[in-house]
Amino acid sequence: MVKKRVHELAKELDIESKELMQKLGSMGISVKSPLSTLQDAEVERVLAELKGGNEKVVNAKGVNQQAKAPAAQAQARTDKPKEGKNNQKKRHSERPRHQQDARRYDRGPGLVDRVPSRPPDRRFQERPLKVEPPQPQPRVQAQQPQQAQQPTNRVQQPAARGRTPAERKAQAAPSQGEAAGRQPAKTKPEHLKVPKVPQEIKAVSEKVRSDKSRGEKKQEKQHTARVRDRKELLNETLADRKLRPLTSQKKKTAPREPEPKPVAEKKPIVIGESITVKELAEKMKKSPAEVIKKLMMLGVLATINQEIDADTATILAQEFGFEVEVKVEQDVEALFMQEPEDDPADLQPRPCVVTVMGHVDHGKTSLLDAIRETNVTATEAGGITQHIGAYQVEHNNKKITFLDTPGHEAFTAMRARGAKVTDIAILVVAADDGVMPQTVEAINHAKAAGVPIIVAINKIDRPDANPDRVKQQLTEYGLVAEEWGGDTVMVPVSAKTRQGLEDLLEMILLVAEMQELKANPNRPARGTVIEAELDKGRGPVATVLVQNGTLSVGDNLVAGTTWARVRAMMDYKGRRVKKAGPSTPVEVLGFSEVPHAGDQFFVVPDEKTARQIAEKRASRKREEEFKAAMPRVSLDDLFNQIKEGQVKELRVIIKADVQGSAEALKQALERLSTEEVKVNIIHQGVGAITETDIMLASASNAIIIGFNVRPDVNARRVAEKEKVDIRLYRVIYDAIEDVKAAMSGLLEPEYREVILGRAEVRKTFKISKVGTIAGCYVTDGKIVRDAGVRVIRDGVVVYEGKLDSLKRFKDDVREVMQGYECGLALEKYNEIREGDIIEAFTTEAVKRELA
Ligand SMILES: Nc1nc2c(ncn2[C@@H]2O[C@H](COP(=O)(O)OP(=O)(O)OP(=O)(O)O)[C@@H](O)[C@H]2O)c(=O)[nH]1
Repeated sequence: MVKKRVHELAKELDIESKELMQKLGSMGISVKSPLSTLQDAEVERVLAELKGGNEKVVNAKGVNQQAKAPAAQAQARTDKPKEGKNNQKKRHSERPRHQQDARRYDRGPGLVDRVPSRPPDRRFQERPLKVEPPQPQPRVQAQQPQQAQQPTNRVQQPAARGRTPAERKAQAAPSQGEAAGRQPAKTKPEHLKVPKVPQEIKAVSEKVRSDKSRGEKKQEKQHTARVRDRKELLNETLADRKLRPLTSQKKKTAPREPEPKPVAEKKPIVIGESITVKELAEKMKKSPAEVIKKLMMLGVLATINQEIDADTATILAQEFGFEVEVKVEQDVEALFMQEPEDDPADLQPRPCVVTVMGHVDHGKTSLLDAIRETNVTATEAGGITQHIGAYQVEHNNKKITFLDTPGHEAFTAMRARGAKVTDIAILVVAADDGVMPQTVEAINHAKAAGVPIIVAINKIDRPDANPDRVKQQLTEYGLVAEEWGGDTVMVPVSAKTRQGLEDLLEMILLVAEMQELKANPNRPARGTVIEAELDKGRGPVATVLVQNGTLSVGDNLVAGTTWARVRAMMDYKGRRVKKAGPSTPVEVLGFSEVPHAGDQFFVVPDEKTARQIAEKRASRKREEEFKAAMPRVSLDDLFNQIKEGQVKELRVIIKADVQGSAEALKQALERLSTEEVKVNIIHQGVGAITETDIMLASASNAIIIGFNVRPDVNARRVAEKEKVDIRLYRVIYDAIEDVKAAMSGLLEPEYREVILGRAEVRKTFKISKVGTIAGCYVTDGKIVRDAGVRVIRDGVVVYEGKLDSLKRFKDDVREVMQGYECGLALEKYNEIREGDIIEAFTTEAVKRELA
């Protein structure tokens, strides 16, 4: 026999987990929760004891009310109201202390954290539509008459509860009709595997439907169990805090209290996976304050705009006497966006995708041209690469896909959109010209993307070619040739004489082989738009790279805010193709609009879905753009805005390292109020500037003044997006002067601080005579040797100054890019600690603007 969990066994026996747990308790088998497992012997014991008893319970429930029910179950039920609060309490306290503690700590340390986070897979699950309302009377009394009237099997009840009236009707109909109606549902899941698109979507909906009917009962039970669990937990918390327990528990123990209004009279509240406190209050026609108060009594601290999850909302609504229906809107976009995991058995080797990068005129196009044995350079306007071309070549019976980029823009743009298309970067360096600025840029991009680099030292046919000098120069950027003891493959080539091309292709295949590149051709395609344009004759045309799956003519796809029904596909030679497998670049016709280079695409089952997702994305984008275009108050422009009457009040949020400074700043700023403009401090606080501060500033069109504190990474990102003006100061006087100057139109910022990057201190080493060395990891941007740096600890600036040294391994370096480790020491500061953030910054001149 397989080990069973309590709730599984309860389900088998068609009794509630709680009942079974009580039974187990009476049998001397201790279980913690419905999720606890039972040993085989224990299961057998329970079955032996309960099988007979269970039948009686079922009888007692409906079929034969008269039947005597001396079985333990019935006894347990009748015992329940007597048990009362004290006994329940006792049960809790009887539980070994460490178990109680463990349970508590499992749920997290803080009050809010006690609300267990939702399991990740719940996102796409159908949720039960209704939750059993709290019984106004003790259970036994409430259930018996109901059961007497409704002798149906209990198993059907939850399912029926969660359905629409139409469905309920359908269920009530004779089984013949039902069987006829369900037939296709039974055959559908097999189609899930069929790649044919329209059937796929049917399969998805069928699956949802069948999952629903199968899972409804289970899910409802789970939800109810979760809610019950949550209540128990909260009560434990409340007991700890000597607060009043939940009313539903109280109801059980104090039946004489006036009964709450019958729940059924109120319309159930329909909520999603989560709901804000405010929305929930509105739905219940209660004031937010009442709701927040009740939440606090439940041990959850939440603000008016905070989201609470469906379980918490259910308990809360029950407290107010409401039923809750949880309806999860299926997010179609998210459903298709998620990359399905491939079974390793389905994976097949795919060609590697190579990007050719390098300085202008170092011969990228010529090299590709030579490799392809065609002549693209001649057709390019002015001999300069006009767009990304994507080509495939075959060498030793293996394909290689080449992307030809204009400079590095496409690479950067694609990376900014999160697309990773390249497996190997070929860095073209002209042997007669050496390493140039765009060469360095290309190295940095490739490194940041974690793509292996193969250097093609081109133009070696030139008399002034000096490959060794190129190798020498490249060592400065961490690229050391294999023959010099490094691990970078460097191949001398000439696009003109075709010398070394075979070697280059050989090396590409070798490096690719090490990466074991694989994909699953037997699934709907996804990939990236490499380039796109509006062709006068053909409409929007995009070159896409299929990265996984197979793209077929007739497929419907979404790319960014556009969609397409693939009308026709051309390969790199302009030949029409019907299918394109992994690592294949194809030109696609049939887009609704011109997509952007770097947009990722994925195939969806039908045109309607494609259009829906694209339109939803487009409207979201429009909203964001609209928000960004709204005039934002900023100190730079304050005077003009005051003059134009746009600003009558300067709203300020103050964040400081200590309360005293915040208070001092507040008072000083408020004193600056004039007749035309009032300075209003809408919020002040201590600690780092957070996303919440930015959102508050954004919503109330305020500026943020930070004194000795910094915005955290999220806050910085959101501030940029929301265009919130953040001013950071280390001297209170400067802050006041700036605001004063801005109000009188005299503020003319000459310098603006630019953050170059941030690194996290992972380890510190104390070295005598040198001081403390911090082993860091650059988390974003770069750390530059000559830049200013500040040390931020818990959002507070604890040091500002210069770097004393910056090293990679043992070498002094000028800068260290994101994703790399480095060692650094600070000038006259040795108190650096693990976990500190090092921020590198520079100040740059800003053009004065005359008002
Ligand atoms: N002698 C010699 N000339 C070369 C070689 N490769 C390229 N060239 C010349 O260098 C010039 C620039 O070559 P392109 O291939 O256009 O260089 P690119 O890097 O693609 O330039 P952009 O498209 O502007 O970024 C052309 O005049 C080529 O004829 C080579 O191996 N030997």
